[in-house]
Amino acid sequence: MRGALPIVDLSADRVAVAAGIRAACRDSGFFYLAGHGVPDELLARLDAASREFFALPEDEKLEIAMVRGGRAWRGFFPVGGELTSGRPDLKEGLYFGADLPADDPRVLAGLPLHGSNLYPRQVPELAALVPAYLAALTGVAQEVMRGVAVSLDLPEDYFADGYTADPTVLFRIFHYPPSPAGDDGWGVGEHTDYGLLTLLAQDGNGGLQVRTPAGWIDAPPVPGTFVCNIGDMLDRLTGGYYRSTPHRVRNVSGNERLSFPFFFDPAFSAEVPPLPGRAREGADGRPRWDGQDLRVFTGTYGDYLLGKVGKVFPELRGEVL
Ligand SMILES: O=C(O)CCC(=O)C(=O)O
Ligand SMILES: [Fe+2]
Repeated sequence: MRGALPIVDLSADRVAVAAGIRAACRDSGFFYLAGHGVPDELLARLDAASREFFALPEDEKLEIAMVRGGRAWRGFFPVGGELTSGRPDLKEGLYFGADLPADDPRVLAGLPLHGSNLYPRQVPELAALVPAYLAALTGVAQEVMRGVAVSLDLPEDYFADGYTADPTVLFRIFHYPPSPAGDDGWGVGEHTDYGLLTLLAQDGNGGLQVRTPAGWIDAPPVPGTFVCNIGDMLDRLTGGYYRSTPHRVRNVSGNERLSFPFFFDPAFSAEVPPLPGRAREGADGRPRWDGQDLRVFTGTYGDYLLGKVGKVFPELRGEVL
């Protein structure tokens, strides 16, 4: 398997960016994003602090276990604690999101997935680096969504003025231990992402695989870029014209792999019906990888997300649902 995803340079002119996004989203739904302006140094510091955290003894990491985050769904989960498509993943991780104070009306109302982040006392830098990274990536994601809007012949601020005026932002830091030789398990099993857009930073170890129309290919790290892919909500908005594409991870590098997926999604309370004029555009009759028909779903993005969360963290279902 050879890496073959296209590169979109976000610093190019808007028309070129939109054309690159359109071509990539009509093909595999994945591309590398260059010219994004996020300093290497911020990522290097985040990587170093994250490695320091994951190297701690398990009982110290469990001081901020996700069960302590309750309905906010934040904190640490251990290896095997998350399921993808029903199977435990060979990874551990940290979950973060928009940091809301206890007196925020959404927190007071007990809205699931809303609340404050849990940071480890042992690595205090994370409490500064994570918010800085979320702010930087939110700006990048809004810019990519401008390109997506233009690529769909919409006004460039179509998303920024609507679905992503108050986006749902989730951020994870994953640590994948090396896969034991001959092991056929996955670091993350085959899945699509739930929302609009994912921006993934990965370290130098590789391991991400993408299911393109021509079969599975590797998406190896390309220095200075993020891997960008679209999620189920953009698939649904475009009636399948842009497809959210299955991907998975197996860390066969023999090293400790870190990745940093940032999810940029519609407002929690937004309903996400097909865009005008695009309801049937992509209806090419090809069944989706998991047999689900995204157009059938009714409800808000929050409802969709909570349905997914209940499946990946069954032991938290009582907390968040
Ligand atoms: O770790 C990776 O490279 C990908 C993670 C991923 O696909 C996800 O969190 O949705
Ligand atoms: Fe993913």
